[in-house]
Amino acid sequence: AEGSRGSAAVAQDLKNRETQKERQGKLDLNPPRGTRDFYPEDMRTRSWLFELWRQVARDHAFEEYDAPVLESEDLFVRKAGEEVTEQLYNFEDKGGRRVALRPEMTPSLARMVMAKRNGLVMPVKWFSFPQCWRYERMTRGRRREHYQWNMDVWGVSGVEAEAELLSAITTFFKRVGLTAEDVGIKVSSRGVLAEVLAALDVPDAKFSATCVLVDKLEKLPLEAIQGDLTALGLEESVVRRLLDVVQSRDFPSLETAIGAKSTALAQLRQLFEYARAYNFEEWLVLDASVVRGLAYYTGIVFEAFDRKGELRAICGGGRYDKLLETFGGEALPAVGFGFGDAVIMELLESKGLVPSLSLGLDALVFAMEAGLQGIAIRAATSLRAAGLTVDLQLEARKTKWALKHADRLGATYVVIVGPEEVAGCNVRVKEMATGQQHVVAIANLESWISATFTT
Ligand SMILES: Nc1ccc(Br)nc1
Repeated sequence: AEGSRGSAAVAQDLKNRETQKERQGKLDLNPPRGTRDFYPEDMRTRSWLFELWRQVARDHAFEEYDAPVLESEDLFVRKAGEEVTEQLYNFEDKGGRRVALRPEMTPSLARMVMAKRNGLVMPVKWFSFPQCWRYERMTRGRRREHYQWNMDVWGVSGVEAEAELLSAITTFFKRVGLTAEDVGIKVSSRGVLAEVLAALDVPDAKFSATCVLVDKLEKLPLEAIQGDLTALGLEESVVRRLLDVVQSRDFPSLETAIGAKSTALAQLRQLFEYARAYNFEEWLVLDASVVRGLAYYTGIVFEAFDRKGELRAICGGGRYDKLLETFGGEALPAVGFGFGDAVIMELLESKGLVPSLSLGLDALVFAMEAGLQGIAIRAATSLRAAGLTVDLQLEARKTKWALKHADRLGATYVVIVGPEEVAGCNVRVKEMATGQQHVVAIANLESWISATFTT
């Protein structure tokens, strides 16, 4: 049913709003707070990054999917005190529905898997580049949106799935020119915390919120969290034990902390063994302090970091075997990661690893006089039919300007449609790299092109 206010009332609201003109004010030309415009030169860099991500996903035989940026708020309501839900970009729409701009993609993915579950061939290996949102009080002036490469595997309960995802992450890092000296990937397992909490008879129901608090303890002083820990009913002895266990930074100390029979320990050992087979073990760092801040992780968790320690986490992920149950569905094992577009670009720029990206143009075609535009169109169309990228100037140009512009755009060739050339049924083609010029019969342009143009 329509929401609390009829559409007529809503339309009247808009009529009552002052237009910019009535306000006599200038339109604010900035994008909304915390968001970014991507002008063509920014878009070239973003497309370069996404294309690298897409190639890696394809090399690992993952399939691309997408979902609406707008979801029911229900998808993200969780009670574990996560930052991601406390900063939900949520509102009521004109139909009175509670909706939200997605803060992450995994719940949408879970909804899609649950909706088609019996029709899906397992394992599901899917990827996406969702723009994700948060409503952060601008006190910290942080962004409110980012694009986040997501890769997930559904239907595999073994750490083979985590290993494959870490292969994708390290493959990307290697492809973009980063080494294991630049970046490490901290790996741990929430199974370690689960075993510790079970041994101390802490109820399962407290597991997620405890993990979120332990994650916060890595970033904030104990006093800042003490209230939450007490509210959760975690005794001091339990907190001390957890803080002790998360100090482990190698297998011997972790084994001492949780015992040789630990299942979580065995899974971590298996993962490091697979890492050797994939040749990415040098990137991994066992670090029990890695918990990650999402409530639904249940097993292995990991996050990539810059070894200089100057930036926030580059990417992160983990196993979330119980997410479908929280949506009222049958359990289905799952693991995935999110890889934001901002921190990685900061790191790549700091290392000079972002290439300068020109338009990549094969030819610029221009008429010297308006009356010759038809010939210029024919020439451009022939070039395009031969598969070339062509900038056809839509107004008559002076040759000097056209050559300067061709240089600016990085065009390989310039096709000059001038009165003298056309009088002889020709056009002039200039090779920008060598300055060499060719007079080519318009009738032969297409065959000359395929013989000459090597793109
Ligand atoms: N979840 C989330 C959304 C948007 C940004 Br920016 N960072 C994190």
